[in-house]
Amino acid sequence: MDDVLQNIMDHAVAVAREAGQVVREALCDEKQRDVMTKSSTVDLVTQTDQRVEHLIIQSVKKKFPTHRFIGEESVAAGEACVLTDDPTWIIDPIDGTTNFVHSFPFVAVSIGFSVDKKIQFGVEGKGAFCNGEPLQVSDQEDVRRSIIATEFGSNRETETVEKIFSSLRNILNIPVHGVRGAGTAAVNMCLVASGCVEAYYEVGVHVWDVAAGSVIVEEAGGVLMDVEGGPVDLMSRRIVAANNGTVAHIVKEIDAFSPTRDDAPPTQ
Ligand SMILES: Nc1ncnc2c1ncn2[C@@H]1O[C@H](CO)[C@@H](O)[C@H]1OP(=O)(O)O
Ligand SMILES: [Mg+2]
Ligand SMILES: [Mg+2]
Repeated sequence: MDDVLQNIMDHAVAVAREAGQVVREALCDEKQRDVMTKSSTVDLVTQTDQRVEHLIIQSVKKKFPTHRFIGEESVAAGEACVLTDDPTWIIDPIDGTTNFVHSFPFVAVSIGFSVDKKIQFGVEGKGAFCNGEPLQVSDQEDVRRSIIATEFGSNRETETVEKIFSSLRNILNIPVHGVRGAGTAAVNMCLVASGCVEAYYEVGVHVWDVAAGSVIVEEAGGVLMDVEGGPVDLMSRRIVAANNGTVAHIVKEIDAFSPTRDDAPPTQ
C-alpha cells in the first residue's frame, strides 16, 4: 500500500475508534438514544447517529479537504448519493441503530474509502484484521453444515416481507445448521470474514452498510456476489458475502427483488 493510502487508512482507523468510543458511551446513556424515525416507523435514527457522522466528516475534511463523502445521515438530510471516481468516504455512523436504541449490544461504525469507484482499504492484499489478528473466512464446503446470516430489514410491505420469508424458508430447508442476524450488516459481514458464519445475504441494504464490510470479506478470502449470481454492485442494495464453499448454494435459494437503487435520481 502506498504512503498516501496508508496515511488515509491510519486516519480512518483513528476516527473510527474515536467514533466507536462516542457510540459506546451513548449506549449507556438513555438521553443519547432518544429515537426519531426516517422513511418509516421502523427506520430509526438518533442524535448520536447524526453527531457521530458529523464528527467523522469534520475530522476527515480537516485532513483531506478535497475528499468527498457519502454518509447515511447526510443522504437522509437530502445530500446526493453518487459514487464518482474521486476519493470518497462511505460512512454509516451507527450500523445497527435499532440495536442501539434497544441497548442490544451489536453495533458498528462503518467506514469505507473508495477511489475510481473501488473500495480501497485492504484491496492490495494486506489482509483483514480485528485488533491486529488476521481474519480468515470459514473453509466449510458443505452448506448443510453452515450458519447463514441475514436480516429482515426495515421494509414492511407485504410483498417484500413475503420475499424475505420465502428466501428464509428455502435456506432453512436446505437444511442449514442455523440462521442468525446480528442486526447490523457490517457486523454480519465481519462474522463472515471471521469464519463464524459461512454466508450473509440481504436485499435492502445501502452502500454505507456494506462498503467497508465488502473489502474486509474479500481480504479474509471470501467472495461477494449479487443475490442472483454475477458481480456485486454496491449501489444495487443487494448482496451476498460468503466463503467460497457455500456461495453458489445460497444464491440458488434467494427469492430476489430489486429495491430502488441508492444512486437513483431523487423523485420530485
Ligand atoms: N428496523 C430495522 N431492522 C434491521 N435493520 C434496519 C432496520 N432499519 C434500518 N436498518 C438498516 O438496514 C441495514 C441492513 O439490515 C442494517 O445494517 C441497518 O442499518 P442502520 O442501523 O445503519 O440503519
Ligand atoms: Mg446501516
Ligand atoms: Mg446507520
